Amino acid sequence: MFLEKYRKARDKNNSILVVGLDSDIDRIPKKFRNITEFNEHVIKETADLVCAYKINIAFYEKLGWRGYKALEETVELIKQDTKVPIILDAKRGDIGNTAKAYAEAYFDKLKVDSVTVNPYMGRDAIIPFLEKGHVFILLLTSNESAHELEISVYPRVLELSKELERTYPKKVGIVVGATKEDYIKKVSHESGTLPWLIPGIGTQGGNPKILEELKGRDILVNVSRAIIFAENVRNTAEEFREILNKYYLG
Ligand SMILES: O=c1ccn([C@@H]2O[C@H](COP(=O)(O)O)[C@@H](O)[C@H]2O)c(=O)[nH]1
Repeated sequence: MFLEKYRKARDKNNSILVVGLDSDIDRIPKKFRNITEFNEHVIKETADLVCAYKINIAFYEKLGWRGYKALEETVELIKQDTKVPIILDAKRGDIGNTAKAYAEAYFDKLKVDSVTVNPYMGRDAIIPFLEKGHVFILLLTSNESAHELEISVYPRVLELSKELERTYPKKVGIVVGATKEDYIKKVSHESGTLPWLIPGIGTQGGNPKILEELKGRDILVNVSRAIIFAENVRNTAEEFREILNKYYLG
């Protein structure tokens, strides 16, 4: 179960940090021959510093079958070497039978622990994932254009998320961007016990101070580029872990 795995890793590693394996081939240092080698290095350097890994599928799909091979190898490496859960950031959302095919691919074949889903098409685009595993539902994303649509529908998405959580206990979380500072307090009051996946700290400039509003919650804070492409991956991950803990626990 995703939630148990996350809590165990969080408590063992004293960390709410998620390292995002956005392993863009165009940015990987030349000394690594491929994505798998690069990820192996990042995982070795950070496995005792994180509560989860998040793999953004885009950076693998862009390489076709070679990318998919790297994705499978990366999941395998994390499972072999750590007990840390894996979130696949795929942001899927489609009609029921298609959603079921995605869920089979990610939970049955790839065997990740959680998948990000897009709620725009409603519950039948989400339920096939819940039948097999854990999801994080996009609520308020970190990008600038989030205000175009999400700002008006997010209260309804939050209601739907809580409703699904009642039917599928411990299987639902929400994605809230750290850049959405003005909404954190309000959403925190309204989101019950739903765990939060929080991207946007690091390269996107989100303020870790928001974590002061989230003490005691199950939260997972993702940092991708700022860690994996840093000169010293381990030191940088350690620094982020400490900064996040300062606000979340302090
Ligand atoms: O609202 C969202 C949802 C997902 N993401 C993803 O998180 C990482 C962020 O990467 P950084 O390098 O730390 O900026 C990336 O995979 C995004 O697709 C997000 O940023 N915002």
